[in-house]
Amino acid sequence: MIPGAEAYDIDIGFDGREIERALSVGPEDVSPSSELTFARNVFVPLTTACRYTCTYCTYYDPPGQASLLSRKEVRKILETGVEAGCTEALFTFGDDPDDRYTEIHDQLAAWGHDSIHTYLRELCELALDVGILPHSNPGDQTREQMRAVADVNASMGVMLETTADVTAHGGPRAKSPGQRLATIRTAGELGVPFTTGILVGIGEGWRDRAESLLAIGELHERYGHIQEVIVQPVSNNERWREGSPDLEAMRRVVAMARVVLPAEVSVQVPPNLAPVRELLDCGVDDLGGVSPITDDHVNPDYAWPALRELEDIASGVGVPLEERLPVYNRYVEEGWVSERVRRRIESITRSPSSSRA
Ligand SMILES: O=c1nc2n(C[C@H](O)[C@H](O)[C@H](O)CO)c3cc(O)ccc3cc-2c(=O)[nH]1
Ligand SMILES: C[C@H]1O[C@@H](n2cnc3c(N)ncnc32)[C@H](O)[C@@H]1O
Ligand code: MET
Ligand code: SF4
Repeated sequence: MIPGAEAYDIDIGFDGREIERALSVGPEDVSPSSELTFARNVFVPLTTACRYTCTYCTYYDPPGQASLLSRKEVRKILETGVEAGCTEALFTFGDDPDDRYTEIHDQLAAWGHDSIHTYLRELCELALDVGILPHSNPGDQTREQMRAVADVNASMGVMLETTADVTAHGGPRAKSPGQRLATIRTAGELGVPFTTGILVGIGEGWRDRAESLLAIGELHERYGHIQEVIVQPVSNNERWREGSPDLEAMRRVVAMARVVLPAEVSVQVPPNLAPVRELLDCGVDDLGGVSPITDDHVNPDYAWPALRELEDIASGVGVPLEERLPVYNRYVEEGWVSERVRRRIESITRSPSSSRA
């Protein structure tokens, strides 16, 4: 049973054969992808406050020390992004930050907001006005919270991390796999094109990896909303010293993702954290959001490769490197995005990236 599944009414289970099949997959069982995509983004680290305390995470600040970006600061990041030809504003920040941080609560109140979600909505609208598409990853969300921002996002996301009960998520404020799955399910119910993924090397075993990927596949089967699954190796920082999965493990888990997930779901590996060149033959077809101007604020010690390097990686295996938007085309074509997001997508795709750069 997946921890927290009952509390969140998650009815996902697998028979032993599905798990065994996933466990038997190796790199030799997949063929390399014939394309490689990425999105040009700016990272907007809205707040460092977070209700959880994942032991691998260097991002959050404790109560009393957290910060919140002002509208003016966010506008500057967004405008710099548009000038650099970016199409995605990645709003990624602590989980439910207005929960127990009085400084965040008070600041939001002073700006006329009673929750991070109404503030996020205002900033997503600002992004659309400035000319860039929001992709928000605010962590776990209730249906009401997600509904408050869904129509102003091109797509949204939350990492499942793992279905296992790992000590990295321990303590009184722990991520619950059941709650993560419920967030992913809510996105499906609301028709939000969605990004999720697994964090590899946080204490989970091979069976847990198989189960996590199967759970994501199962939710996609029900709702069709998963555009991509990130296979992210945990990386060292000042809070996490336990290292990252080795190359062999990454090759096997990427291949497992490719076999377990349906072909229309992309398998993404972040090029600043993983040895992408050594993973391309295992089924990677996307490099995620890469920024020409901002840091990866979740993993600030790991710089983004330059666009030229991505091109070099792609040409090394003879596949074209293609820039994509934060929402995959099929969702735009099938009418998943709101009218205002669609209008912005049209204006972005009309102006060639050379004139946006
Ligand atoms: O720069 C990063 N981008 C992250 N992204 C961004 C992602 O690469 C792109 O935003 C998507 O591919 C959409 O284009 C995430 C997006 C999600 O929805 C969920 C988790 C992540 C995690 C990261 C991350 O750790 N670092
Ligand atoms: C936004 C996402 O960043 C990931 N994340 C958090 N800390 C780390 C780390 N040390 N290494 C790699 N990924 C990390 C989590 O999977 C989270 O969901
Ligand atoms: C630095 S993690 C950012 C997103 C959110 N806090 C989560 O873990 O899902
Ligand atoms: S990974 Fe996300 S949820 Fe976990 S402590 Fe960091 S910011 Fe919070």
